[in-house]
Amino acid sequence: MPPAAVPAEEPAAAEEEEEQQTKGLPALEGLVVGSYCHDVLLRGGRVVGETLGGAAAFVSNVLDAASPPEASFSVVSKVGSDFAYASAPAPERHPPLLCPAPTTSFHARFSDAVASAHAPDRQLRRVNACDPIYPDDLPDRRFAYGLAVGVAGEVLPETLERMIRLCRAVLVDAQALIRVFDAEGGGSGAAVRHIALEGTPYARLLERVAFLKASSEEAPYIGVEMARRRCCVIVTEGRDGCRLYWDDGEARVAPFTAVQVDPTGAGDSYLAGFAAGLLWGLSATDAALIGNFFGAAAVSQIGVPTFHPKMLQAVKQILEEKAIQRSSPCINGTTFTFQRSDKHDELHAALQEAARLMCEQQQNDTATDNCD
Ligand SMILES: Nc1ncnc2c1ncn2[C@@H]1O[C@H](COP(=O)(O)OP(=O)(O)OP(=O)(O)O)[C@@H](O)[C@H]1O
Ligand SMILES: O[C@H]1[C@H](O)[C@@H](O)[C@H](O)[C@@H](O)[C@H]1O
Repeated sequence: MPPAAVPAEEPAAAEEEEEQQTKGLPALEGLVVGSYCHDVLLRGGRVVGETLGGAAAFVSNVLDAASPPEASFSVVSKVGSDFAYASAPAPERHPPLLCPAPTTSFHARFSDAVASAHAPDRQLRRVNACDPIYPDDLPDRRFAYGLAVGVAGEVLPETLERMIRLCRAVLVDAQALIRVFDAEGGGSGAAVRHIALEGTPYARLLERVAFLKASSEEAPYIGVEMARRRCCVIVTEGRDGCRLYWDDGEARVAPFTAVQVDPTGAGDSYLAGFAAGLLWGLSATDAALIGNFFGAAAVSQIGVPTFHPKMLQAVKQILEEKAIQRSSPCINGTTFTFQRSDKHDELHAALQEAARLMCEQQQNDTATDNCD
């Protein structure tokens, strides 16, 4: 099993961290890097939704909801002056940097054909691209963990490298590394395509990354067999849940039931749920249950989901009861536990109840909306 990344510290970083702790600052601070964006959802040529997007928005939403009380995080995100969602909860709590370039925006064209877990369910085009996030945009301090969650190539290789130096453990979404954009005329934006990770400048950083998450559509481009020798690889499989691969083991983690209305942000919400699970002290395979839970929650609503307080209370209570040695949270140590614990099935069953609560609430909300 690979040890978690033990990044080379920036000069004076250890002293700085110690100083922060003695000042009483949170010991479990995270760094989320990736831009908010505008998402336009189209079906049959018609606009069916316009929402806040960007992995950072979905990730912040889940981390705010599900992290343990002693954890906090900072977001480094860029938008233009046209940004339409400054007062939405995630950007309001974690404001982006303002740039001269327009806000990154995507058009997602959904097909009516039933998507399999491994085939694209939408054609994505990038219509505008904001500025990249440069190493100097990152705060000059140490973090317990980092999430590299770009959507349009904004997390540059040198920025990821600096994240690795600043953060004890870095979790990366493959979409931040392998997306390329084929410019085409006609004003309809650039088609989003994937390239092989091995040919990119990010490849050499993999062995200093703790977890790399890819969707099953992205997995062929990262080369799971090669990547798992360098870090723990997670492949999400839509309604089928996910699989984890580390160098000498693998695990399948069961999904939760959801009524899917919009798949956007499932992968982002999964990754944030997974990180929150690690923060609560769960093993990677157990934390993947929290990932699956929030992935299912994301697909149940259009855009960045709102979580019902009762559902969140239930999830937090479950985590308080089942998770584990919070005095030494895995994400803050230098090694991770990968295997499922003997509480895995119990945790799944308890979360299944909370998922049922979520489905019921969604049905009630729909019924109320229909009566209005
Ligand atoms: N229909 C569904 N029912 C239940 N859970 C789902 C469903 N779709 C997604 N999930 C959960 O969300 C996780 C991530 O979904 P998926 O594999 O579709 O990611 P993705 O393709 O990166 O998503 P996106 O690009 O839309 O953010 C899955 O591993 C699963 O746990
Ligand atoms: O808002 C979404 C979301 O963040 C997805 O993860 C990403 O694939 C899309 O590009 C973006 O538009």
